[in-house]
Amino acid sequence: MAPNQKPQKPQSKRKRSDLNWKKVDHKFDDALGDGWMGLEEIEGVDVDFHEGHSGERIVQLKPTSLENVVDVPFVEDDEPAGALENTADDAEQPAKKKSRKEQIKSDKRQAAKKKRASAKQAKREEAEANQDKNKEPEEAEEPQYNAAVSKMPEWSPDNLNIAKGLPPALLHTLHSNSITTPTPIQKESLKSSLIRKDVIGVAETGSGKTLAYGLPILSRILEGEIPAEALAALILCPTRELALQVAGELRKFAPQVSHVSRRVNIATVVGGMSIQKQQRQLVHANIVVATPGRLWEVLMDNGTLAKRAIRSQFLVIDEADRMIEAGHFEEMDKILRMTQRTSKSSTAPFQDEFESTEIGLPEEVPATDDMQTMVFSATLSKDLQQNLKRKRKAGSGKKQSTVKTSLDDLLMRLDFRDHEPTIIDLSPVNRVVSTLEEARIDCLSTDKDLYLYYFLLRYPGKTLVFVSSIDAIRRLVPLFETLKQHVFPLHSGLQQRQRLRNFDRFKTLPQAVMIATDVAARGLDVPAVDHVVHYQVPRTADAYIHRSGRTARAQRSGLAVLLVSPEERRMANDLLRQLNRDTGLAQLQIHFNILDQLKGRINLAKKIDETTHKTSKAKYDAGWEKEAAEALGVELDSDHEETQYNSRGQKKKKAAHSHLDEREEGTLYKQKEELKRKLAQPLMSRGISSKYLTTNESSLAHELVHDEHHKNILGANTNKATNDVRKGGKK
Ligand SMILES: Nc1ncnc2c1ncn2[C@@H]1O[C@H](COP(=O)(O)OP(=O)(O)OP(=O)(O)O)[C@@H](O)[C@H]1O
Repeated sequence: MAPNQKPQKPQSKRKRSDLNWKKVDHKFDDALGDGWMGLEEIEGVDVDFHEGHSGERIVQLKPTSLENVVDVPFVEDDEPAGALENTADDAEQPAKKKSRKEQIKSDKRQAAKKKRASAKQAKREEAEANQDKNKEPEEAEEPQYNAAVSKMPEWSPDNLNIAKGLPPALLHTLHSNSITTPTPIQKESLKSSLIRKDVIGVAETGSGKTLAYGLPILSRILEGEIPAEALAALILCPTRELALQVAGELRKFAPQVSHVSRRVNIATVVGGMSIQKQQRQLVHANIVVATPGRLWEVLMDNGTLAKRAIRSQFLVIDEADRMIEAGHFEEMDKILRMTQRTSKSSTAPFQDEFESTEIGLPEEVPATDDMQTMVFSATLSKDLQQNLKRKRKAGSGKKQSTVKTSLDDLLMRLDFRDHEPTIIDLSPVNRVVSTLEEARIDCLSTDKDLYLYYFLLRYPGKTLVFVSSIDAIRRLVPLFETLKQHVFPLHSGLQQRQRLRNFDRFKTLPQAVMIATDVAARGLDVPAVDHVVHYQVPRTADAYIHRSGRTARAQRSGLAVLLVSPEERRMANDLLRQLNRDTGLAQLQIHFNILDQLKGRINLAKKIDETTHKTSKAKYDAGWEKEAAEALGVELDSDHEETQYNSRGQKKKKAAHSHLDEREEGTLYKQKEELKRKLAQPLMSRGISSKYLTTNESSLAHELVHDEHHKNILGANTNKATNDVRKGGKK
């Protein structure tokens, strides 16, 4: 059949007769019933299968005794395959007679060959189709791309003061994500990183440091400059959430390109998630974003990755000061030693580690001279320049005895390939972003819950509350749940799945509260966080800066509130000194009459929580006793129930706990009903009357009609919290 010809219904009668069909007689003819016409066989014909233009299956019969080759469209169970049609095109077949066996073999070979060819063709077609879909902007969307670039002169090489700017495809994705102007840290660091210099960058929270180190990495991949045997980048982060976020941010900006060697494949390697899945992702990854613990575990198991990591073109340490906190990340140290060049120490520094494992990393894998190191944080010591100079003077062989600060320690452990890394310190004098408003609330430590509740009701929005222990979260979350707040915990004691779910829900809900430990203090980017509350005074200025930095990101406004109890005053003063706040922090205005109304609610909620805790503990203990008795095969008699021993062997009273449960449960029910009533009562701002709506100072009727009233407090204005910070500094 001619290539462009549509398959036609075979003219079976005419051609069929040209072949030497023979009737086959067999004993089953009668048994096969009325529909059965008979069976014929033919010899001297090669049978070949291939796919037609419209996907139909073609049976090609090549009579070895005839010069003609015939194509028969084959539609399964629809048309008979014995019909033949002459074609002129494929006529050249040697008229050699084959034995039956040879013929079957040859048929099979031919069929396999055709199958391979058609699979190849399908792949080619798919690749072509994909090429069209993912065409780089400069090929596929020339005008659109040019428009994007012309709208972003700030990203031009001239403006960045460099010879060659970012690849067009990358500019395109920046534009489509509305990143039209580089932030100061991006501008400064690109000048050096794009010409392959090492960079140490310090800039305020939320200033775009992720892209500051991400763009040169993406750029190098897109330019096709990454050797096949190397990773493009190894990025280390202190927390799992941050690693996942960084990977997400890079994916968002990674352009889709058709060149396989220029594609960006990012793998995250973090604890608490399936290691097998991460191993699979690593096969194709050219960027690995990881927390040190899990990464080290994976490296010990995956020699190929270890070799690629050693030759990584970029090593990035995000939140660097956190990563090197004393005893924080043992594995971090090992990973850093792995990426050091052997010349830095007499033997390959990581070799001992690998020898004890099965992967047997060959000694001849040297760390690359090309590795570019980038170190970023919002809080790196101001003595940075000095420390680096000291390090350079000390030379690479200098012992660690000269190490004085953790930063020195980091610099000693990092093997900067660049003799003079570029240091960019853009941290603001105040150490926090200018769009951040700060305030304090002085209160008794026993009243902190009350003030927090007041704050959450008075200023609805997205609030992140930092506490210094997991226990505090375990107490506060049920309390605020009882008070019907959308509250989510985040701490290292939670399962990773729960951590991610909570973080995600906090991110997506327009109004929510997250109560977290420092797990959430660094790097997490939730753009719409309105407030950060420091439930306790943070121990260090750095902790305060990072925690506060979860709000007021990317030029938005935000408020950080510090709750200070009398016992914490000295600590707070120290903190403010470190932060150069000579005038102290302004007080947040409190509407005390609302506070009074909240006292009843919070006291009741606390009672409910206590009772709930007691009853669930009693139930748990009862369950424990029953289980222990069952395990021992003994029955609990009434005497036994009078006095029991807990798992530590301490004697405890268990007299008639079932009666106690009933009593407690009754109390609990009553308390819950009462709280329900209290929560249903509206809160009133001072001087507000719910009976005479129009007589109030602020015309409550007007506010209600126009839907301008405060969501939780009648008669209160809807000011943002930042407007209620008493100006004038010191209280
Ligand atoms: N040039 C830019 N223009 C506008 N927005 C940007 C720009 N660069 C980054 N952003 C956005 O700013 C937000 C903060 O960025 P990022 O998380 O990188 O800050 P960061 O400096 O690393 O903060 P932290 O110190 O808290 O880790 C992100 O949502 C990011 O997408």
